[in-house]
Amino acid sequence: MKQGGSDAAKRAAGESAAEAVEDGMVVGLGTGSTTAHAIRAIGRQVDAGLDIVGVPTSFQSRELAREAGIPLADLDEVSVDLAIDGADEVAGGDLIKGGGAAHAREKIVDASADRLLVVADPTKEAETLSHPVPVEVLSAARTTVAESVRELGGEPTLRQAERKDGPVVTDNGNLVLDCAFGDIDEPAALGRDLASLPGVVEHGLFVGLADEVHVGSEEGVTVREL
Ligand SMILES: O=C(CO)[C@H](O)[C@H](O)COP(=O)(O)O
Repeated sequence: MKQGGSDAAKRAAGESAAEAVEDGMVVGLGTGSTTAHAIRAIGRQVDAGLDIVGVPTSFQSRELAREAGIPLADLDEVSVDLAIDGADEVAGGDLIKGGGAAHAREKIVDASADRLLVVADPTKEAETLSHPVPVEVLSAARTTVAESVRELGGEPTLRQAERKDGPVVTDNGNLVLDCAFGDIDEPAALGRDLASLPGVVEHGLFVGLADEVHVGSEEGVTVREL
């Protein structure tokens, strides 16, 4: 399901966003292979004396941040100055996230941040959002939500685990429906419709949250301010 840009491109984007981290900041740490480069770069800055606190968005980002030596806090203890996060698709400033099934906690942290920097490689850029939208659901709601998604014009697929029999189970103990809608012309309206369904924990449409997009390539980084 994940699209793959080169690791060099992801690294360029992640390291570019990490340069925005300043002494004293509380930094939201997103999830995924591109953000992992930002977390490692922030870890190197911490080694060199930078005084920051990280707020992880998943089991994966917590483990990576620990390995990188970044002091951590929970969101109920701090307020986030800057968040750095990846995306599965970026159109203008709107995103589809959740390829790593971490979008519920990512959205809480990213939405609370004063600034959200998105890190991506060129394969993630699109004119119009059309990637399947990950929808985290309570297990008991998976068939009713799937039916409602069909009524909204989408085609839901229960995400299957790769090295476990059965479905992906999120860090929150829930399931994920990947919902294909084709071109999404009105992401805010679709997001509201999905959020209103009983049993939906969170969907992967991040509309109007990003402040900057750092797109890495093997030649360098383009930073787009929104
Ligand atoms: O939303 C996410 C996890 O839920 C990730 O940020 C998104 O899937 C991008 O990951 P990667 O940088 O590995 O392509």
